[in-house]
Amino acid sequence: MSTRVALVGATGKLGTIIRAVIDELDGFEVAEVLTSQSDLSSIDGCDLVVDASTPAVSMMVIRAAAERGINVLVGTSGWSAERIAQVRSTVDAAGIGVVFIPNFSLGSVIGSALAALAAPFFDSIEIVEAHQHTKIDSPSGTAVRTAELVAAARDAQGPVNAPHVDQRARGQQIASVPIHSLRRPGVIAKQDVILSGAGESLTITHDTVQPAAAYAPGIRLALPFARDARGVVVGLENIIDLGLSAS
Ligand SMILES: NC(=O)C1=CN([C@@H]2O[C@H](COP(=O)(O)OP(=O)(O)OC[C@H]3O[C@@H](n4cnc5c(N)ncnc54)[C@H](OP(=O)(O)O)[C@@H]3O)[C@@H](O)[C@H]2O)C=CC1
Ligand SMILES: O=C(O)C1=N[C@H](C(=O)O)C[C@H](O)C1
Repeated sequence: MSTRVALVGATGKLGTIIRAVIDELDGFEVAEVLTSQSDLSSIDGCDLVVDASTPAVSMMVIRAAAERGINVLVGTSGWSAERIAQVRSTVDAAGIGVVFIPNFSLGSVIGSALAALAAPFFDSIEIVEAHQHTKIDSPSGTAVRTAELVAAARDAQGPVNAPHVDQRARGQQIASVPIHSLRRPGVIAKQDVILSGAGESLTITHDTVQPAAAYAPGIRLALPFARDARGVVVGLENIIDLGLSAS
């Protein structure tokens, strides 16, 4: 029997890509499409909710799914560890699974994992992310997740060395890592993690060139995983084996 998906944000850029992937995927069908004009109660009777909406809407989507005992795959950004902590008890009490994927691109996830691998060896670490000017949130969900992974990997070393962060131009600190967000036409999604140490620096760059091609493999892996998940799971690195301890 086919898994009936309610796709929230189906008319958006990410929603359109997810819909195309589901249309080609055996065992899944888009049963409900939700947009800004929809009532969230139309997820009733679906087996999985996929959220590709906005950070403001995403929390309501999870709560609506939890009330109905439906698992959720969240592609929407804005889910820092602190915000995820706010829904953890709701998810556990409902006995459902909610899988947050800050970035469906395999290259992006590998880039973040490499940054975490290198993090203990460099005391200065900063992230520069660029997205198209239409993106409504900053910093990007990917940058937030990368900063959190970097900080976790530096548990023994402590916070990064980020001087003068009281000055606004020094970026927004997430888990001690300064993040600088550019919003401009002509870019899709790009992230540089710049690690600096004595006499050297290492830059880990990920560039999304064709979103549909970049996100489709991760979406294909995440759908069955999210359908069967229990509890909260964050990141594609929990679905693919990177051979690194970055999760
Ligand atoms: N995890 C990943 O790999 C990726 C994540 N993203 C994230 O996905 C999210 C969406 O990005 P993107 O597709 O570019 O954004 P878009 O602005 O293109 O799409 C937003 C979608 O959300 C819908 N929406 C808005 N308000 C509501 C509401 N109240 N209820 C239901 N649906 C609503 C819109 O519907 P309407 O058409 O009616 O306005 C539209 O379908 C962002 O948070 C972005 O950062 C993006 C790309 C990749
Ligand atoms: O809005 C986007 O476009 C993207 N959003 C996600 C994020 O905030 O990290 C993922 C990707 O960077 C594209």
